[in-house]
Amino acid sequence: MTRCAVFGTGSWGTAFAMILADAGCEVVLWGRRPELAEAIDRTKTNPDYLPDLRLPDSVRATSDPAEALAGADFAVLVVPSQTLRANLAAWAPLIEPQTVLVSLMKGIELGTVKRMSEVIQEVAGVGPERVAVVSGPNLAPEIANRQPAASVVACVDESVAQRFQKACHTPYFRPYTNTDVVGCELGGAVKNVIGLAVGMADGMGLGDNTKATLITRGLAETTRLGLALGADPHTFAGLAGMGDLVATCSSPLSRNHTFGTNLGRGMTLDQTIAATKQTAEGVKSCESVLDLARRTGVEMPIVQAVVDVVHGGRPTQEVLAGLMARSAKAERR
Ligand SMILES: NC(=O)c1ccc[n+]([C@@H]2O[C@H](COP(=O)([O-])OP(=O)(O)OC[C@H]3O[C@@H](n4cnc5c(N)ncnc54)[C@H](O)[C@@H]3O)[C@@H](O)[C@H]2O)c1
Ligand SMILES: O=P(O)(O)OC[C@H](O)CO
Repeated sequence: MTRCAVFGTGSWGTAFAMILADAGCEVVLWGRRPELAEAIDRTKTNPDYLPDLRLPDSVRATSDPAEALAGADFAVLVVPSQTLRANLAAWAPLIEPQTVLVSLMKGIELGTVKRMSEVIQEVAGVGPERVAVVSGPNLAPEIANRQPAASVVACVDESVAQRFQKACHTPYFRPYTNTDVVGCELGGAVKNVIGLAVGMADGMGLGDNTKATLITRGLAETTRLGLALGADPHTFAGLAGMGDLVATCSSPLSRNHTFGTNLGRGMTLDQTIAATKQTAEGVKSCESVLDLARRTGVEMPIVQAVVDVVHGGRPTQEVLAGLMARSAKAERR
């Protein structure tokens, strides 16, 4: 039987543990708080993140990383992106040679501007053929209800992606494989930033033309960055690109979208942070994505606008007016 360790008992880690168990895997969830891990192990529910979900009996939970990793075919990493490096440094010595590391995270590391798969390779000392990523339109509360959804499993070694595809394929969760790790990770990280921008437009009371414009031009920015970094442009028309962008930018379940909506309604940054109980990756990754774009020589005006609001304290109205005042240009340049 395929054995999976899932590191992170937040909403996506918990929902993904359910997927893996439904697909027939033996699953051990690792949580950093012993009392929560013990409660999940005993009650098969996660009261803090998805209280209505009853996990399959085959899901166990522990706060001991060695116990989670023993004999694991896959170690699924799903902690907030900016905490990955420090967490993985502690787990790395416990990872066995057969274990493939799978990132479910959608962020870019601040300072290094590395994608999560790059951080994993560096910290765990493994090659790219032992690292896969999963990215797509996967809002955890919908998945926890076993609503149909699809996603992408990407690895430079397609046979590894196929092995994990099989490990997480269920009647309600349909994973596709891809070898474009760069494109899939950029799609996931940048859509959070565009989700913030669309949320702001929603909060300002703006309509569908404005939101469609932000989504489409947001995808154009993402594709531009991806091309400069060696991604396949087709990836951005797929589930990890447009698919995830549409889900995030249209759903009130998206934490990034909701964060933007609160700012657009006029809440201050501090009020918005206080109202946000879960991880809205775009709040930090907007800065690292902009940093990556600058280092790559790529223009990302919507990402810049989000940084100006979230970290520069500029009013949303003023920043939107600035975007509209940019000089006229051809659509495809
Ligand atoms: N929730 C979703 O719908 C969803 C879907 C796809 C991808 N993701 C991605 O998955 C990643 C995790 O998101 P989530 O939704 O599970 O977040 P969450 O906010 O629901 O949970 C975060 C988890 O990380 C833990 N955590 C916080 N700080 C930590 C630290 N310093 N060290 C270790 N653990 C820490 C929390 O206790 C919690 O268990 C993000 O990159 C997110 O973009 C989320
Ligand atoms: O809630 P968000 O904004 O982190 O989005 C969750 C998923 O990434 C949607 O695919």
